[in-house]
Amino acid sequence: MVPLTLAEHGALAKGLLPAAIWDFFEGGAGTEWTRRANLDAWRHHVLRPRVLVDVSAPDCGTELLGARLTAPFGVAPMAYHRLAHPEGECATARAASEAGVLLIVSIFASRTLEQIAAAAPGAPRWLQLYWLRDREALTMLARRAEQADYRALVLTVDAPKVGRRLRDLRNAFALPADLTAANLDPRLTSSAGHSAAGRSGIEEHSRQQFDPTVSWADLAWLRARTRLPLVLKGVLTAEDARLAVEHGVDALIVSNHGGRQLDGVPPALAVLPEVVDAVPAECPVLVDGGLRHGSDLATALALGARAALVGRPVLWGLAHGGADGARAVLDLLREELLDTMVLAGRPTLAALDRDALAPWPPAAAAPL
Ligand SMILES: Cc1cc2nc3c(=O)[nH]c(=O)nc-3n(C[C@H](O)[C@H](O)[C@H](O)COP(=O)(O)O)c2cc1C
Ligand SMILES: O=C(O)C(=O)c1ccccc1
Repeated sequence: MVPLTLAEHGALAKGLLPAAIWDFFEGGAGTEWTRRANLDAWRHHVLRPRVLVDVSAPDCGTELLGARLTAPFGVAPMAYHRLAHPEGECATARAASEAGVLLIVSIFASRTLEQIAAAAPGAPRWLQLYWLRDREALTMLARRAEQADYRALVLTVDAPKVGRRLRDLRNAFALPADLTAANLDPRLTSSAGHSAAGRSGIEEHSRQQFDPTVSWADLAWLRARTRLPLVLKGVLTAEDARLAVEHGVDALIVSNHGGRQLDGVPPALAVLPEVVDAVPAECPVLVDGGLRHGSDLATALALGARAALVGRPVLWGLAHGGADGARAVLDLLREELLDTMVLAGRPTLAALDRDALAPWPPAAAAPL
């Protein structure tokens, strides 16, 4: 079966992956209300198509922090791609490069920053960091990222600790013995191979490493150690968006971490407009969570996102088809976006503005 939708890529992956790995990829925190709300959020908007517009040459190419992209999206940072495929992040890097989209590499990547860079020379990629207790390790990662031609650092700020993911606790999820975080001291994550019943290896190894004391004042410390632009991931309020801009952050990612951190927060799409309105136009705002079709991407752009990120579907493609599978997922999203732009009579990104959307269901008419 050739998958025609992202959901079909998911079905292929589910049939192949061990259940505990599928659950680690798919799962959210707590009741998974937020994870489900992410998937549902897109259905609260409908497109307002325009007709009799020349749509013969739709164009979704864009530029983001100086990098040219064939479409306004990228791969969200996700830990341990080798859980999906032996080539891990190297395969994902090839896929993103061939598709012409951004790759954000997780600090918990299972291939080294240098291997990933060598797999796709010249392609746009950013490195995502968590604030580790070991600041020497953070400094080294920032330096290696610069040397290996990563173009920005993304600090994820919604994870002072890992959320309570019941699927992983029930499965006593642990990394396979041959898999560690390739860019950190291997002793830190190899202990994750021995999780006890009712505990999660991921939760345990990250609890030892994450520094929950980090606050706004610390951003200057990181800034002083790199010349790369700094992006914050995991902002969900206008207040924090304004603070980020005041602290010199170069871009924001509105995200609830795919529903994997605080259960009960709104889908990122629902708070995207308040964040966009809170920051100056020069500060790009990205969004992620539950994007499963090119028309979802159109919705995110119309609500003011400069680009969006896609997470789990890339792991689905990787799991069933390696680099080719991940590439198929990314190409499908771009094709669906272009299709949406053509059929909606909005063949440029500029035409995907707030007039392109209406709320659904429509606001009730005022009583007579
Ligand atoms: C398996 C998995 C691992 C993840 N690892 C990280 C990570 O290391 N760093 C991070 O900032 N976000 C991480 N995330 C969150 C993603 O970057 C992203 O916010 C989320 O998956 C987007 O939602 P989607 O999967 O519904 O597209 C992870 C998500 C998944 C599914
Ligand atoms: O960030 C995550 O969602 C995640 O799964 C993770 C993986 C490794 C360490 C910490 C968090």
